[in-house]
Amino acid sequence: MLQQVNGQSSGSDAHGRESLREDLQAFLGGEAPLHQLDDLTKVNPVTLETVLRCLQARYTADTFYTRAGCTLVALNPFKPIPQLYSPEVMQEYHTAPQPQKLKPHIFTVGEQTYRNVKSLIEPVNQSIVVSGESGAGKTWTSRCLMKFYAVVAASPTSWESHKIAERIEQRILNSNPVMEAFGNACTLRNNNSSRFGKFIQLQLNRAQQMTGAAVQTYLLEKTRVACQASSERNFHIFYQICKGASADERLQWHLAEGAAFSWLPNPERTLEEDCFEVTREAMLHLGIDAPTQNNIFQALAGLLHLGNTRFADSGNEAQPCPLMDDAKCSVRTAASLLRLPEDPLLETLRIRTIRAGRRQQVFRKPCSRAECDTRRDCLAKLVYARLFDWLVSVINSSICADPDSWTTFIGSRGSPSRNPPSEKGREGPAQRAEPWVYCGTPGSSFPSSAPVSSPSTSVWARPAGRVRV
Ligand SMILES: Nc1ncnc2c1ncn2[C@@H]1O[C@H](COP(=O)(O)OP(=O)(O)OP(=O)(O)O)[C@@H](O)[C@H]1O
Repeated sequence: MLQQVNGQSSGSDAHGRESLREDLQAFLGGEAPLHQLDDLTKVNPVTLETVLRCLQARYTADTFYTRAGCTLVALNPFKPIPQLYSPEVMQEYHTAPQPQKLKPHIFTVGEQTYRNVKSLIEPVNQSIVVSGESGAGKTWTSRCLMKFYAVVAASPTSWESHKIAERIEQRILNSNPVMEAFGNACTLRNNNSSRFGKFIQLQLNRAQQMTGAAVQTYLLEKTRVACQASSERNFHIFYQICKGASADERLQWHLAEGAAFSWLPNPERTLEEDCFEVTREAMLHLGIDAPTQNNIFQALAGLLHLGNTRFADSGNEAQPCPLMDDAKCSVRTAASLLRLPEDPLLETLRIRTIRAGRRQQVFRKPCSRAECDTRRDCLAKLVYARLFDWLVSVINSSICADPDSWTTFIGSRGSPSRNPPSEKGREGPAQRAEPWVYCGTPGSSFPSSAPVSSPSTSVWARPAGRVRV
């Protein structure tokens, strides 16, 4: 037990530290090259320095996966490495008698999970948790897993089974541009940061072949619609409609070229994610036809105009807050684009209805200016969240299998990354409690207290209640 006496370390403390330092030097100066250590549980002594030095050595040697007991740690290489994910590598891990004896890889987790479903007499569902901070590579890792299962969870002899697995993979991949346009945004850490969590369920039949899939989303950062940190952006789709609309659509959606919207910060930045055509095309593939798309984009333009609605102080509690002069046109346009009557919309934003007493009498109380702003923001968040949920339901209707056709599933859960709350009104829940392993790419300096943040991803696979990999 370490003891601190009057600000001085006790003798046993000092001795402990000295011996730790010696162990540390012995380990770091040891004969075995650090990059060959493929399991962090073999690091001895386990300190932040030894773990990071080991990962750093592996990173320098272009080795991006490391085990940490039952968890796989994935470092983001920040460069394409196609040979690491080739069909040959997939086959190697799929056909290996003991994949855990091969080099650590995301396919080890994929294969072990798949074997867990197969090997049990009473099949047990498996889930893979992919966690890490923003930009660590969670989305990338989940995609790798999807591709892996599309290959291995299809019968090698049945052409039909192959086609089904391919079709599901294709549809999930097709849904990506839509999910990313509506659910991703440019943040300080990642130009294409997912601002929602996603659970993908791959549904398997008794022969462990993929028959369908389902997507569940959670924790969409809907506050971003109405409030963005400085130097960050709103969801991509808003920029896409403003930059990619045709002249006719601009007229119809009241999006004049160069128009300023307060919920559209940093529009001058052009990203490859701003491609409106790709989103439209992907929506068509999902069965969202052109008139429905038009309704969606019109509603989104309505939200942008709603964001320009500004209220002034009323000066009299009994009177609703007046609109600022330049906001009158905005609220009218917002109402028409959202297909809402203007007066009830204004009333909803400015007047609170309270029911009180035994007879549930109705009172109407004018809101303060701050309350009007909050109500406006809430309306926008609600509309956006409903739209997002609807898109997910459309995606599911095209990939879900008949409930009788599958018996088990492999789930992949990507935790949403959240920045700490930096501004008033911003949603900023920390990462949810997950099993974590933290590590970093070379050059990261970590705070001394856990959790340590770094561009790394950890992957857990677990069946019902037990860690398997
Ligand atoms: N294994 C990898 N190989 C090559 N590039 C990668 C790999 N993992 C991540 N990247 C790169 O890092 C970028 C960020 O990764 P990704 O979008 O998956 O992060 P994320 O953890 O999902 O971030 P967020 O939580 O912000 O959505 C990717 O666009 C890709 O360029």
